[in-house]
Amino acid sequence: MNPASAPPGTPPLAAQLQTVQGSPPAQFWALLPCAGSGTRAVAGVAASSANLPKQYHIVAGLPLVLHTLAAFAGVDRLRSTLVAVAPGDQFFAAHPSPLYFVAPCGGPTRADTVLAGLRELRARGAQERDWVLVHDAARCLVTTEQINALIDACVSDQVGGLLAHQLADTLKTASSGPGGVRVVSTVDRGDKWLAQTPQMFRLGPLAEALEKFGSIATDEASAMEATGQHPRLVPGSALNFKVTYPEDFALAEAVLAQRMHAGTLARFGGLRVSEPTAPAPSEGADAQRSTG
Ligand SMILES: Nc1ccn([C@@H]2O[C@H](COP(=O)(O)OP(=O)(O)OP(=O)(O)O)[C@@H](O)[C@H]2O)c(=O)n1
Ligand SMILES: C[C@](O)(CO)[C@H](O)COP(=O)(O)O
Repeated sequence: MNPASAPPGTPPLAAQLQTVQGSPPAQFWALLPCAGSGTRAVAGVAASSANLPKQYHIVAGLPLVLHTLAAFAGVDRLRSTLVAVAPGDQFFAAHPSPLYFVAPCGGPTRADTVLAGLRELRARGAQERDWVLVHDAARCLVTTEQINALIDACVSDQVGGLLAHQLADTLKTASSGPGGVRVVSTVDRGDKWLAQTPQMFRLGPLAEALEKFGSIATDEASAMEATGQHPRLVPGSALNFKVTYPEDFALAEAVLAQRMHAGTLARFGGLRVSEPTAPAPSEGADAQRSTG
């Protein structure tokens, strides 16, 4: 609730969010901003799908966003999942499911889409103290296990938090000039993390933060930070990348195809003795980076 519109005598938001004895426990909702146009992904994409937003491109046999939704469908604790699409977007008319609901509430920026999605959740009965997990539709490699790990890590947190990944490479600052783009300095990466999604916050504080700071926030956490909060960082995985550039589709396809193949093998009795038992290179490399 915006404090400016709160009736006189309303206790501060923090007090409203305390668990009142006898009140129902806070619920978990997922919100997928899915209203972008994917301009950076277009070059190199097959002509047949070039005019489709990237979240609807076919990856490993399915529209990309359906892989994302499949991961959320495995999270038992979710009350519901809202997909926020652009007004006039007809994609989900052909893909209805009881596992999610769709609202044409997309706005000009990601923050606008998320804020409008929070209003839709309120209309569906979400309370100010309920948790909302905001996740990019374009991060189709997130797993049910990672979503559950985020919830477990943040459910008792005062603020909430996000999946994030520690830098694996040396980090440079640069400047452009007559000699081209050149290094200015090497930055200590010890305290640097790449923000991923889901990002999990209470509905009331998140809506308030986005109303005030959405115009300068590139993710939910940065809006919360602008209000003076320090969201919890929960280790994610390099594989939870956002499909952004043309080459990202092939990488996503390879990972999803490998997971599907592993699932098929498991269903038919696991790996054959003649096959290698080491993890696939992509998963193995990632596991090493995550623990290194
Ligand atoms: N106005 C917007 C912009 C983005 N998104 C969503 O936010 C997520 C992350 O955004 P990004 O990767 O930047 O997607 P696009 O804006 O589609 O990509 P680009 O910036 O390359 O155009 C995506 O799932 C995208 O659909 C959204 O719901 N509403
Ligand atoms: C929300 C996000 O995915 C966290 O890394 C990211 O900030 C989105 O950025 P984009 O420029 O809108 O793709």
